[in-house]
Amino acid sequence: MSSECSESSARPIPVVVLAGFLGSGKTTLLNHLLRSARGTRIGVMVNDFGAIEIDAMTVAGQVGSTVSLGNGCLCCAVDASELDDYLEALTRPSAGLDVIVIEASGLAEPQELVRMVLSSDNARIVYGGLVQVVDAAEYDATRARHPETDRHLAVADLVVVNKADRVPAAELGRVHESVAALAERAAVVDAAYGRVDPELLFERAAPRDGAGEGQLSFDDLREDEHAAHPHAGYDTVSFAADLPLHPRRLMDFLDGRSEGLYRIKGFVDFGAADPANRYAVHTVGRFLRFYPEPWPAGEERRTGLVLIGFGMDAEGLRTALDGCRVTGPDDTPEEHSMWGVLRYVPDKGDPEPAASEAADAI
Ligand SMILES: Nc1nc2c(ncn2[C@@H]2O[C@H](COP(=O)(O)OP(=O)(O)OP(=O)(O)O)[C@@H](O)[C@H]2O)c(=O)[nH]1
Repeated sequence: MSSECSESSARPIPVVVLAGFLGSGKTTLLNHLLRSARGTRIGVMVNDFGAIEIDAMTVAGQVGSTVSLGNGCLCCAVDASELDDYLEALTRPSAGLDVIVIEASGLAEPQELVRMVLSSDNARIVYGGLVQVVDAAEYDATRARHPETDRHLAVADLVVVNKADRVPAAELGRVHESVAALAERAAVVDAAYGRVDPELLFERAAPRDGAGEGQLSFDDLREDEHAAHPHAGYDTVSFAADLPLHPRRLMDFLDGRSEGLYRIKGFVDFGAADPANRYAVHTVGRFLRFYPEPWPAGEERRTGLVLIGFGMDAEGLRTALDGCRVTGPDDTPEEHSMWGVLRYVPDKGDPEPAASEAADAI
């Protein structure tokens, strides 16, 4: 097994909650994710999986997994009270999943599901954000009939304004603006038939051993929807630094991260503040976690981050991150400077120490 593989299996599995009003296009989006997964193994939980294309799941390599659920398939019909049991089954190392998506039924309160994920005592998961799907054509009618829609949007991390094909451009723009105003810090992206870039929801898995050796997978042969809908409207900024980052200044940067900065992923070198470990960092919307892990033997000590967002000021972000670097011996982090970072490190026995805090914010 390559070090990449063993590393990724040790990393917590993001659990993404997918919500939206009845008929807004959640299942369509999920099918799109499954189809364009390209080797990323997605576990799915839905209340009713009748509408999921089992064919797409087979293509994505989901069916026939070693996880044994009642229905023999990773896609499971869940009752909220069973959530923990299913998470337990889906996160067994033998399942080899990279991400889990829970589709809330159209009537469910997404906050409830998010709370349940955050308060789960499953040490192998990390909350991966709340994605809310909106039907652009039914937006006004849905809000009028269901005032709670506004509340649901306010707690989302990513809002997909779906059915863009069903409304004129000007109308789509109006809905987008209205959603963006209600959705506070969420990233808002327009889509038709749920075709969003999967990278917005989760990181694609690194190729596994034995994968991609000569033979094209069924996935590869499918229409490349990813290429057909390139990165609609969002930007990616990469940042690398050979000098360690100052923990307090990085926390200031993260605390003040702008609304459009939707995801950050990568590794941080805190230098003398913790010479033994590198810190995997993971943000989605307002959610932030650090995962310290020993530096792999022989690996160069450096920071590498990828920032994904909408309407970001790339130069401004790079400058701000440059400013987080430790500049020399006179700039040694003070004794307690790691405390701010350690607040976001899950405990081994209690995977989400800040869960109640995060849930309160929802
Ligand atoms: N025109 C158009 N139709 C869409 C789009 N996305 C989904 N649909 C259709 O809208 C209907 C509802 O889509 P679903 O994906 O089942 O919606 P859902 O949110 O999962 O529905 P529930 O499970 O009932 O809450 C289906 O007939 C889809 O084919 C889109 O972007 N444009």
